[in-house]
Amino acid sequence: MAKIVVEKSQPLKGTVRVSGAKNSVLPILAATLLATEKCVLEDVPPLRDVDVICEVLTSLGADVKRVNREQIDIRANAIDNYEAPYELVRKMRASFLVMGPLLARMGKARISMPGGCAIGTRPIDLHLKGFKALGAEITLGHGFVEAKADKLIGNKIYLDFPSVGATENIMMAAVLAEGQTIIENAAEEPEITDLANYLNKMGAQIKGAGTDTIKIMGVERLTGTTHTVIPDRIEAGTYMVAAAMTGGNVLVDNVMADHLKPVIAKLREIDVELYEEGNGIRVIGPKIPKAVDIKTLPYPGFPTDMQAQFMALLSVSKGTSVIIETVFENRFMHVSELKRMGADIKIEGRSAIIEGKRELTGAPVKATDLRAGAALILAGLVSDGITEISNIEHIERGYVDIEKKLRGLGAKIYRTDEGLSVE
Ligand SMILES: CC(=O)N[C@H]1[C@@H](OP(=O)(O)OP(=O)(O)OC[C@H]2O[C@@H](n3ccc(=O)[nH]c3=O)[C@H](O)[C@@H]2O)O[C@H](CO)[C@@H](O)[C@@H]1O
Ligand SMILES: C=C(OP(=O)(O)O)C(=O)O
Repeated sequence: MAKIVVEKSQPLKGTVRVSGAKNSVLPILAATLLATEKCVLEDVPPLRDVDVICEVLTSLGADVKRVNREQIDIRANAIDNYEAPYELVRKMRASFLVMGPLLARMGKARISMPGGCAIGTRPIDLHLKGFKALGAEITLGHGFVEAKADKLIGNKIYLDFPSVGATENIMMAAVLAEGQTIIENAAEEPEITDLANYLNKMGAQIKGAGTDTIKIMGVERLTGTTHTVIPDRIEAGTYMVAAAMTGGNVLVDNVMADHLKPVIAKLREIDVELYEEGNGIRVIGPKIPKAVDIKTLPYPGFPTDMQAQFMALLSVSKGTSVIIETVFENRFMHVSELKRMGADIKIEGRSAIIEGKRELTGAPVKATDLRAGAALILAGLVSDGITEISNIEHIERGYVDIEKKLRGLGAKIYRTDEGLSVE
């Protein structure tokens, strides 16, 4: 398996374009199962996770056509299967998002139960609670979840935690239910709003997406539509941190600044200069970044998906920082890898205490999950010597051409299967 090799780099300079959001396109691709006509999706990031959800759609009987690198056309008129097998769900938990649309469209769904992963146990109880409230009968057994309903009927659903996936899955089940569904304590992430906008273009009647109360009035049927996926705020945030850490001057282009408020606020506290410029944000890194404290929270709080990248940044900032992870119970796997690079980090329960250092040292390390992998690349950019990252399949799940995009900014980075070297 290929590795990513990073060498200490000069301050990054230039422009990097952010791709469409992974966490938007996955539920939106699942939602195409709700229409019988052609759906056209644009600015689809060419990622491993997108390939997996497309495989799931194909296995259900949908016709999935990659028109070009960033456009996919889907026709789900002939879906004839309601089962998502273990081989696909284990590759990507988000495959479970086809349960809501299948239940709405076919009245049944049988999906392999997604397991936990490197960041936590990640139960699906809230998804199931929502489906039950809409009248589905749920059976668990042999590693599968089966849901059946002759008819889904709208209801009021309070989520104990504003789960992104549960909000999306329930919203997709409710669009074709009879009457009104109200989701309370709903997740407010921009990807929820993007999904709701897409569903509304298909003819759904959803109000309140982006707030903690979403109201869905069921409709008879949905039609095909064309949609451009929103830019990936986490990919954008990752390049912003790269610019900040290297003391660079980078225009991160194709960004919705509103979606990045907590990230921008923290970067400013760290002494990073940020200016909106056209559709992008210019990021100018400080000589020496400052320590800050961070607590991850559901949107609009600081995103857990940026926690590892900020940990890399704070490892080379002046002073002591504390990061509290409240969203996932086990999202500190990158700590031991960063420590192998010389970072001074202690974990106490859900907190990590980081004593900033002037420099880290390159080392062979492994990506334990997607954002952990991104954090190691960032650390490699400011580490003395060479950092060799293995298990990069995690990074490929969520970053389009990360080595090429960083190289475009002057970073010394390559993949071992590219036939390149850092010089
Ligand atoms: C594909 C996708 O969009 N992934 C994102 C989505 O994941 P995902 O949708 O899986 O995350 P959730 O918001 O559902 O999970 C947040 C917390 O709620 C818990 N929980 C969730 C569902 C449930 O039924 N029961 C339960 O207890 C989880 O274990 C976790 O501790 O939101 C996360 C939180 O912003 C992000 O880190 C992921 O990048
Ligand atoms: C945790 C993430 O994704 P997923 O929910 O797909 O595992 C992520 O994007 O950082």
